[in-house]
Amino acid sequence: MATRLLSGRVVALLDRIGSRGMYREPSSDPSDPIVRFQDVSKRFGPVTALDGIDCRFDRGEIHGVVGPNGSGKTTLFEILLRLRHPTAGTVTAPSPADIGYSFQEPQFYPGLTAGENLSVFARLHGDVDPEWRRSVTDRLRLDRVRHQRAAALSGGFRKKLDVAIALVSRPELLVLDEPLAGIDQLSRERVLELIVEHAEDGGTVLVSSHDRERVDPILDSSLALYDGRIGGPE
Ligand SMILES: Nc1ncnc2c1ncn2[C@@H]1O[C@H](COP(=O)(O)OP(=O)(O)OP(=O)(O)O)[C@@H](O)[C@H]1O
Repeated sequence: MATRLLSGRVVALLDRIGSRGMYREPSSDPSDPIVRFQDVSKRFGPVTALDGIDCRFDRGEIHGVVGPNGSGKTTLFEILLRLRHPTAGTVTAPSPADIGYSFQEPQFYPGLTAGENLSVFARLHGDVDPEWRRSVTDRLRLDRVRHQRAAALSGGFRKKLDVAIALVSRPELLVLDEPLAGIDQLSRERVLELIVEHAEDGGTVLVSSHDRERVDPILDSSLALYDGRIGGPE
């Protein structure tokens, strides 16, 4: 997390210049949404990545964010994590410290082993239930690579380690951008099981995936993006 989050912060700071977007913390009322976008837009120079997005994500549910390549899913997640600043609009979201995430770029420390990475991230978030940690590592079969440096892991194991890091601290909000990309069939089923269990335990999940067949059955709601707007092609 640290390196990516830090360089992300620098990008977000630069991004802020000339941006009118604002952030708010969610209220403590459990019936209020944990995340809300109100008329949020994001422009990268001439490119409009998000255009007047209005949406809410309720607590304890699994929300899909779907859409073709380039529709704005990653940008929406990056704004949520304050890695990018909205050009306009208001975003209600918990502090990044309370969000577990796995994006397309891994967050782990490449020089540490898989086991060390899990311990470091678990410690960063305070008390981690050892049963849950064991359950996550067993099901993703991370035990067999715990002594390997993260940088030397195969693509599939890197992805699984990154997802495990996001899940291990049971964050109130979990944001997973393509968590099934590049992992084998059994591991895909295991990741989906873990997502469902996290939501059953009261956590909120936002997930994007091109593997609609597998992910759609576990979703409570779905936000479809197309060309930076809500909805499908005209
Ligand atoms: N840093 C950036 N600079 C310029 N344009 C960007 C930047 N990041 C994203 N974009 C543009 O914003 C739009 C939305 O991109 P985004 O990565 O959010 O889409 P996505 O739905 O996550 O796509 P994919 O399914 O391919 O991951 C695209 O047109 C993309 O080229």
